[in-house]
Amino acid sequence: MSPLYFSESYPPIFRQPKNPLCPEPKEDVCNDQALIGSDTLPVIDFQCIDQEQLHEACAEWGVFRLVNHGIPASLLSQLDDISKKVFNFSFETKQRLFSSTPVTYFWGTPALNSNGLALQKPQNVNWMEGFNVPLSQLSSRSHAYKEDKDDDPLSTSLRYLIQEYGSHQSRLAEAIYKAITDRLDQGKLDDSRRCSSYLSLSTGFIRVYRYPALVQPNETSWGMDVHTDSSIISILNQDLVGGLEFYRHGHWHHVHPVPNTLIVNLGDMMQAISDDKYKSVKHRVKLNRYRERLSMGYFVFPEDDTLIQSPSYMPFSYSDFRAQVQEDLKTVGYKVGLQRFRRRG
Ligand SMILES: O=C(O)CCC(=O)C(=O)O
Ligand SMILES: [Fe+2]
Repeated sequence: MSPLYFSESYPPIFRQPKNPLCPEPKEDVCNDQALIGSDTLPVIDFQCIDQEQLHEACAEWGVFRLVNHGIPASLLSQLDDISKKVFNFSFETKQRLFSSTPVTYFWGTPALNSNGLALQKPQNVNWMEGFNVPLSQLSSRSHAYKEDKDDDPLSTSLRYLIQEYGSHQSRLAEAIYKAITDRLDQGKLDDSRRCSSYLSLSTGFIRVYRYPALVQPNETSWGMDVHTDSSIISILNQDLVGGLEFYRHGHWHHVHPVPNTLIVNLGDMMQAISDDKYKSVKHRVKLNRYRERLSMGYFVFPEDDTLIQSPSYMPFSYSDFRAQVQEDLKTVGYKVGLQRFRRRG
């Protein structure tokens, strides 16, 4: 019997026949109250950030929902539309689509090297593909990027939309980071350890992801396996399919898709900068049986060579951290993370 479903747009190992015994539900996911109802995540209003509420969200959860972020709904829906179209290009087309730009295409693992290329594939392939967009290299003034007149119009639109989206993300990250660190720095006399100086907007990058539907789910197949982000902060924008989960107090919490809201989570660098007051939160992405999922993440870091000085950690820079993660992925097979830099005793 020939497969009912076979998308050449996916990397070959993600292509599956549709299970005829398992028809797609008629209900649109976005109308499913079980999925879009409110969840227990703390909510922060970007237009009037309450520092105490923000502190509690960072200390207790390491993740919160951001409302009133000011990104135009029209930009978000155009991004959604164009990303879908670009992901629907054939796998082979996507592999060469952005070759004259700093944008890279990857799949199977979110672990990329500093050129945006996938590190060796993990034993368990993550069921996702994505584009990695280093924002500071996108501007036309950058030497790393020159306009290619043969560029595909859709991929060019996607790049421009991401550039605009990226400037909103920088605006949000800067304000959120300032609100977080103003409180952390209150009363600190030691200027060498002022938290507010660590964020470097020029390190920001965007990832656009597509997670295929998994017709026959099993316990080892994840859209993205459990991990913490290496960033200072990450800002996620998910569509209405759902699947993102955060770990807190021994339980996994599903993050309900709520239109026009963003999810902000703290990464490893924030944990180190705050000297463990705030935790880099574990999270993962589950696959949906019926629908593919799109999401977009923004990640921002300290400058590569800036030394992070925190009492619980040996002084280290983000480039030390990144090199250690890459080494551990090669030798141990997983990211050990901050433990590598913690002072003993
Ligand atoms: O797709 C998502 O919702 C999460 C992505 C993520 O956790 C990551 O890129 O680190
Ligand atoms: Fe993540």
